Amino acid sequence: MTAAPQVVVLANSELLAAATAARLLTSVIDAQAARGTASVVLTGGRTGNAVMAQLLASPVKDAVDWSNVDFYWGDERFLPAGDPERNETQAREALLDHLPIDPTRVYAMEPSDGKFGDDPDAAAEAYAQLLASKADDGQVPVFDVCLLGVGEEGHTASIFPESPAVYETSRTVVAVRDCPKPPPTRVSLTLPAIRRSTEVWLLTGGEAKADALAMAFGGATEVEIPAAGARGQQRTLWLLDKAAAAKLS
Ligand SMILES: O=C(O)[C@H](O)[C@@H](O)[C@H](O)[C@H](O)COP(=O)(O)O
Repeated sequence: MTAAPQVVVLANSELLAAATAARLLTSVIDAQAARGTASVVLTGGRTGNAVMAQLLASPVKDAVDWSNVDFYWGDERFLPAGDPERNETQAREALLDHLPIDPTRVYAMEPSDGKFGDDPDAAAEAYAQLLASKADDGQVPVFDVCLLGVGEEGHTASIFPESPAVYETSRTVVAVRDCPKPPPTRVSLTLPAIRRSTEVWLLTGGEAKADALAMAFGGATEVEIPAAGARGQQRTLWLLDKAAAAKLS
């Protein structure tokens, strides 16, 4: 059973990023207090990057044992290693390179010039196998917090409306081609994988997202608005700014 969505609206995008960073720090601290470790799924996009920048700027970050955090990605742009457009590159620059993390616990999706070359299907299968190797159920780890951005047409991770990925019910990671949002080729968790998370947080700011949010909260299916299908086992939290929430009743 996944949790019904909760909504928190912040005054502006800066406050959205800062409040999300503060919430994430507390969640990681709580997870480590309870289990000695924590696992976080990072997201690409401007909002996700802003959260990472705010987290790095927070003095509370020093309350986290960063060597005891597992970092995953919800999706990746299938580009060469180090490409500035890769979510991994941006996360390392914004946050990971500046924290005392355990580099063996940062699980990036393969680049297009990696061990599988320009084969996104092989990269997706490899990530699925990695997740399975870390999972109690042999499928997907129970992520403490899965951070997700939301696109203007309702995509999340690299799961786009009416795309093959949104219909996926068994695989945990898939290659995605011909994405409307460049670059066209990506690797993405699927909704079943995302729904293994304890908590799913959807970070959504800006008026351009208002229509997608109105549809998500107006009964749209996950095929129409994939973000509407991203739910956590215990909590689904939409973290919005006022502009994105403008069309919610
Ligand atoms: O690789 C990506 O681009 C992200 O994973 C994608 O899902 C992003 O989070 C949304 O498109 C929102 O992006 P913004 O926060 O920049 O609007």
